[in-house]
Amino acid sequence: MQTKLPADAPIIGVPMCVKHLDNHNFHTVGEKYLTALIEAAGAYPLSFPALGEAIPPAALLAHLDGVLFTGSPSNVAVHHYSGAPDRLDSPQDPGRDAITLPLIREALAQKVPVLCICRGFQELNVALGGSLHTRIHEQPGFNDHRGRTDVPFDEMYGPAHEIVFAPDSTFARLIGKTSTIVNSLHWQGIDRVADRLVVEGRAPDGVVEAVRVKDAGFALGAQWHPEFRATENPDSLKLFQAFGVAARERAKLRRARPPVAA
Ligand SMILES: N[C@@H](CCC(=O)NCCCC(=O)O)C(=O)O
Repeated sequence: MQTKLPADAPIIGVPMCVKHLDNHNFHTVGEKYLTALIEAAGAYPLSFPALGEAIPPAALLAHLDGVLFTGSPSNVAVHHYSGAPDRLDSPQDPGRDAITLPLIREALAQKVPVLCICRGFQELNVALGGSLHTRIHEQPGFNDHRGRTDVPFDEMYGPAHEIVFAPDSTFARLIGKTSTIVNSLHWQGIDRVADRLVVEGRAPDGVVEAVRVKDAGFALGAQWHPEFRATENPDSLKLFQAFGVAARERAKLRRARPPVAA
């Protein structure tokens, strides 16, 4: 990777996920999120472990200029919202749920810039009181939005369907058009939209794909994966560049006001 950021580039937090390997818990994060922040947003990623309540949101946010809530194969536990039971083999990550859901609420309260992708998009809706479909492809009228596992990685994250954005949406303003073609790798999706969310884009079958948080500064959610080769996709690049601009603004304010010891 060639990008060399200035020392005062903003710092964007990235939650990790728990993987169980050889009887140990490992905390991991997908590399494409990290490289998208550096190369497209012009920010340093700072990953933090999925250790739930052990890391209070306010303590974490005192050191961050934004948070990127990433995708993950695991699902938000249904007990966090009133929804139909999830499939028995649904991958779960309670440590991630325990840190991201309150962190989203605190970040929005402090107007810390957030970009929420795939699982992060679903966490945003649940954190604000919405609910999820656990298996979209089994819902009448919805297409299958799951990623294919029998194709090469680049094809897995390749173009899957169109999204149409509302003409007055933030997404349309940022990318300069009202539609784009995106990838799709999700079983789950928004059912009841949280009151604080504005639906800004939908897939052709009506699945909610893009949301904005009302009155919250830069606070966007994408059900697709703009981090995948972000610098090679003009629409993804514009989204991450806007995220970086918002984080730089916060960095100026944060550095002018060092955190007060609790
Ligand atoms: N588990 C949820 C969210 C799916 C998701 O985030 N997929 C991407 C996982 C790998 C990556 O980070 O690219 C669902 O199935 O809806």
